[in-house]
Amino acid sequence: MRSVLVDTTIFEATGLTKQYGIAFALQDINMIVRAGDIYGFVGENGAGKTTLMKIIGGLVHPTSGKISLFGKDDKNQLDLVRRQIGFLIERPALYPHLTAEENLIFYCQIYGINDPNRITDVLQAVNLTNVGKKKISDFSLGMRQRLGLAVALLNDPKFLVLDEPINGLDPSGIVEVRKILEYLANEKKVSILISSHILSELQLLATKFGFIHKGRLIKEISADELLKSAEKQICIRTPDPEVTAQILKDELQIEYITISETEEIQIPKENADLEKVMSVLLQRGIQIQGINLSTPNLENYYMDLIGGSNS
Ligand SMILES: Nc1ncnc2c1ncn2[C@@H]1O[C@H](COP(=O)(O)OP(=O)(O)OP(=O)(O)O)[C@@H](O)[C@H]1O
Repeated sequence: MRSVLVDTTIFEATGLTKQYGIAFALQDINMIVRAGDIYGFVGENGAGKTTLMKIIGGLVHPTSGKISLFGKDDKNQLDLVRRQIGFLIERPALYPHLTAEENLIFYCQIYGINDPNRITDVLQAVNLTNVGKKKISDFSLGMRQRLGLAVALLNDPKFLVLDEPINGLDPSGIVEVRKILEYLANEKKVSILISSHILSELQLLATKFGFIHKGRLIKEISADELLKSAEKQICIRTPDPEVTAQILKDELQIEYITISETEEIQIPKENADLEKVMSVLLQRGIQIQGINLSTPNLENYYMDLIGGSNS
């Protein structure tokens, strides 16, 4: 269903640069978020994620380069199309002494939203219907974040820009937000740009990843490519990895076999065939405690990438 929209560009940055004095917060960023993308934005503290999101929101102006939103790049048009975007950047600004509904009424007034059903709809979308009349001071952090998301949804956005929306949430809060975002992406066809330091969670959600390091976008990769990139090692657990590794070396003439710190034998996939490895182990009567292809892991991918770019 989502592939129908795939060629539509929602957000594009071209040569986007932001300097504070002589320091570059962003340097020559070229990136595209297409319709249907859940774009996971990954980078260390201070990498430039928030700055880019603020430029999308018009809160920060680039030093050079440009952005387009929904194909518009002229300043006045950008201001207009920003009304189709929902933002949750840093902590949601909520009034603690007001109820959830009253906070939403306040934002409806600011945004000029008159539809009386909108508040009910967004509360439902973030599973806060039951607590609409509760004061924010009685809300948990997770509830506040979800209400922040509700505010971002008030204008029925086609594009959501979310800066660390799951930061500080407990595991059930994180799952709840993930389900909401999946619902919005799959059912409401909302495209999403989301940053998070919780890479295991981002991996579950995003369809594409962009890695930003010291203000530069150093890599983009689709979720499928991430999956393939990780299937690069055969991992074997046996009671005696040293002996097993030697047998595999001798019988299959495999040069590059390593034993990890967790005593796992690792063989680059291009150097050996899984079936042949299995067959040698069985023939030699070696007890196999586990054998598999390494699973994709965004965190490892990121660490390898950053390690490479730091060296
Ligand atoms: N108003 C400002 N004045 C000066 N420097 C700034 C300003 N805003 C951001 N920076 C600097 O720009 C760089 C990028 O910051 P940014 O907040 O975009 O990073 P981030 O990737 O969002 O980090 P985090 O994960 O910590 O939120 C940092 O070095 C930061 O100190």
